[in-house]
Amino acid sequence: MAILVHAPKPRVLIPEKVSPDGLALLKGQFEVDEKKGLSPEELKSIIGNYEALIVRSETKVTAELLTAATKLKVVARAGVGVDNVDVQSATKQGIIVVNSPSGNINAAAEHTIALMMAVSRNIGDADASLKSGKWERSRLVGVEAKGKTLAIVGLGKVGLTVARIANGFGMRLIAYDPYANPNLAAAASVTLKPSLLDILKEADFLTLHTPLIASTRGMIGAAELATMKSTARILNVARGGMIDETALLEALTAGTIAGAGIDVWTSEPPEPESPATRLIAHPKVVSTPHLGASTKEAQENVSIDVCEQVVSILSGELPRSAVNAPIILPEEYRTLQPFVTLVEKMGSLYTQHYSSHFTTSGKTAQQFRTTFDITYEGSLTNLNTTKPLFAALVKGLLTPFTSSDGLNINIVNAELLAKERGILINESRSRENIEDKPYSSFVTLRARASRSPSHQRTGLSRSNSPATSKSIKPQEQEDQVIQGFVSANKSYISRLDRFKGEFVARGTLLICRNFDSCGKIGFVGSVLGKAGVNIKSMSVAPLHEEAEEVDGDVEGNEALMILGVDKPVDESVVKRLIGEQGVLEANVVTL
Ligand SMILES: NC(=O)c1ccc[n+]([C@@H]2O[C@H](COP(=O)([O-])OP(=O)(O)OC[C@H]3O[C@@H](n4cnc5c(N)ncnc54)[C@H](O)[C@@H]3O)[C@@H](O)[C@H]2O)c1
Ligand SMILES: O=C(O)[C@H](O)COP(=O)(O)O
Repeated sequence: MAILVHAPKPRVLIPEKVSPDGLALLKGQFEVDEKKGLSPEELKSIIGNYEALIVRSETKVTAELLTAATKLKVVARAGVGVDNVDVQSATKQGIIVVNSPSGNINAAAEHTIALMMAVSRNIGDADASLKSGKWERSRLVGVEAKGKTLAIVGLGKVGLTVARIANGFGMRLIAYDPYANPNLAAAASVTLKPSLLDILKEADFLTLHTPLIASTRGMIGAAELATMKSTARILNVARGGMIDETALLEALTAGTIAGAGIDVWTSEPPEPESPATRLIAHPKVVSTPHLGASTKEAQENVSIDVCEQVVSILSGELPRSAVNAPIILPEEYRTLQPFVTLVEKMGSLYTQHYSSHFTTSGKTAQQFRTTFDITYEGSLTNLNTTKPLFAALVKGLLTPFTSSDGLNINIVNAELLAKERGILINESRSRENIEDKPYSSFVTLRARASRSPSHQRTGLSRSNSPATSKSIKPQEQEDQVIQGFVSANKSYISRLDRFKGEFVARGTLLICRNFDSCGKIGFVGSVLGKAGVNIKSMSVAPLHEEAEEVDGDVEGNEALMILGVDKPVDESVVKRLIGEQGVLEANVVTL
């Protein structure tokens, strides 16, 4: 009776309220646990069971939490700001951090406008007054937005959307953002100013729309507030921590600032008796509990956006908006994906094939070479980025060594890991015409040999082949070459070392180097058959033309035999092949 063992489904943890629209994409293919109200300790104690974590702004994804996240592949922020995620620690661990850069822009912008209108027309105060049975028309006279100056700090996605809406109110728009796109600013009728001070002194309304980063933390303090008009009103729908809450409280109380509309707080929820709590209680403040993104539409958008990315990452694909990995356009990603698979297999083949194999003189182990040249030819030369291919190569090279310690190698940490291990990878693109080739793009991986100056050879020589008894010192070894291509989404190897022939890079492969004469296949087949190993595919790779030219007849009698087998082949079986019937070398790789 056959027993089917299903691999456990990857697990996704959601410790905050995330819209079900995206979660529906996860359920079925993953085990989805929605666990709200976890303490940091409780979260740390269970995070090791999960491959994905989806958070909003409440969960603090700290370095300490990430050290316990041994299986985690992705932290998905269902929103924009990632200031609650230790992105640097995630990067070191190869954990991809994704967000939803545009899902809640409109919600945040509309909320800013709502606060601006509420502050300018005393909506909160008036509502409370009326609810308490009063009728205070003369105390609650407001100001209009029309004709006033709106000063925007941070003219990114939210800042620009606020500008466009405010333009419709007939406001004058100025902004400070050293990295703003001047064309977008001009198109939104915004005048960019060179410094923060320039906009502070002109502002009737000041609105903040930058991320919380070192340069924006505490950017509006007592000194900045002192430069503003006493009639100015301040809006913050970006992040707490950008405004000094104590300084704002003092300015409002002193009457040097007229009002504030605040959605975000230095500590959320604010600590009792803190400046934030006193701001909330202040009559000139309209406050909301971080509601900028809290619309049905925005929550649907961000949930779908990040859940789609979680699906991609857990399926081994690239996300579209990773915070700690290069952005790859979907159409570019489609071109890259099959080559990512190919290059990873080439790296893995390199490590498995060259690190050790059985020869007539026993098991030989070679030192891992650390300088690699990888060349992309054909349509791959048009790519904007080859980072995923670089990462795939590092993963392929290192995974056969490291899989046991669970090292997560990906586009996020590949460069760092390669550097740490002293692996140098030179990437190049060759625009040579490949019209004569049967495939549109291919990749060549060359592991560079260390050459002594006295041994500058131009061609290829045979390796330490027992067939010719030629003993070659390590510094005289030739480069090790693997070439591959993709056809119908399958990875093929077209050259391995001095041999040229096509085989599919998939499954367990027995690779034998042997004399190119009759009877080898029958012999190997019968040894494998006796060991209960079934041959599923077979390819033969004769010498590469250059190798033939260099070594002529001497090498003309060698070939590689690549057999796809249905199970791992025992060392004892591999040893039985060597030295018999002209089999010179053999090893087993799994791709
Ligand atoms: N309250 C909410 O619910 C809510 C919702 C959405 C976004 N946000 C916050 O709003 C922020 C902005 O969102 P976005 O989508 O517009 O981001 P964005 O990246 O599109 O824009 C941020 C802008 O800030 C500018 N900037 C960075 N440092 C600056 C500095 N020191 N001085 C001036 N400008 C600076 C950048 O150049 C950029 O143009 C987010 O980081 C997030 O923290 C809050
Ligand atoms: O950065 C964001 O996207 C907003 O601050 C929204 O945060 P939230 O998801 O906790 O509402």
